[in-house]
Amino acid sequence: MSVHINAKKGDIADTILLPGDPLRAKYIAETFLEDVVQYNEVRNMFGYTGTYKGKRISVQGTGMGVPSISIYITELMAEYDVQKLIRVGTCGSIHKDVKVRDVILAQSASTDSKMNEIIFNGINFAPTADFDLLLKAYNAGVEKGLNLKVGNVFTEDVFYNEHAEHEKWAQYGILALEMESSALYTLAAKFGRQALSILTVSDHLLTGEVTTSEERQLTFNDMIVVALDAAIQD
Ligand SMILES: O=P(O)(O)O[C@H]1O[C@H](CO)[C@@H](O)[C@H]1O
Ligand SMILES: O=c1cc[nH]c(=O)[nH]1
Repeated sequence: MSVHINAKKGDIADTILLPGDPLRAKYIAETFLEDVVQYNEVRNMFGYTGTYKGKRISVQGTGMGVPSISIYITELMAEYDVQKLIRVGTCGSIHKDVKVRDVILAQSASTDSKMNEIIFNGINFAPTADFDLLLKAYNAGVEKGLNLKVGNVFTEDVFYNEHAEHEKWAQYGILALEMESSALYTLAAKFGRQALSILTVSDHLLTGEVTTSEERQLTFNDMIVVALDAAIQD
């Protein structure tokens, strides 16, 4: 048992999917996994273990933002020896070439989070996805005929931020905004583990377009299947 996860050692698989929303964790477990056991309900941050195509996989809600995901993934890596971590999240596009419902593989994650300044004492660390996982996810998406976008995303600390410079960030190639990937990549690097963020564009900050709940459900399924198929490849 760790401080925020009420599971025994061995209850959690060495590969895990990480949605921000604990109800997305429940949906993934109930829809895509077999022989599911719920291992965590502390703070309603649900965690489940089951099998996908015969391989053991877990799925754990992380909450919103860098502090919350940092707590969960640190405990997952330090206390439960999790090796492969794949975030399955939503994001807002700031780029004209990235449309609502597109699926992004976050190759890297820029950030305004203070976390890396604290860890690296002012040095600009570059939080980066694991190439092997990125390639596996990319190939899984291509096999499904998906037009995946691959690039730099921005992990923001402030969801409602009227000071954000979206135009400049897009000019420098940032595709979309979300709130956890830089922490995932930094902490996975610290522990020597593999990590990748896969994100579905739920809204567009340039056009004001948003998705309906039904559309989000269908698009999430693309992202989830790409994540699961990448996760089970040796
Ligand atoms: O849908 P999730 O995975 O929570 O991801 C995005 O949604 C939340 C904001 O609404 C933030 O956590 C952001 O990163
Ligand atoms: O963090 C997020 C998630 C979705 N849309 C946004 O604009 N930001």
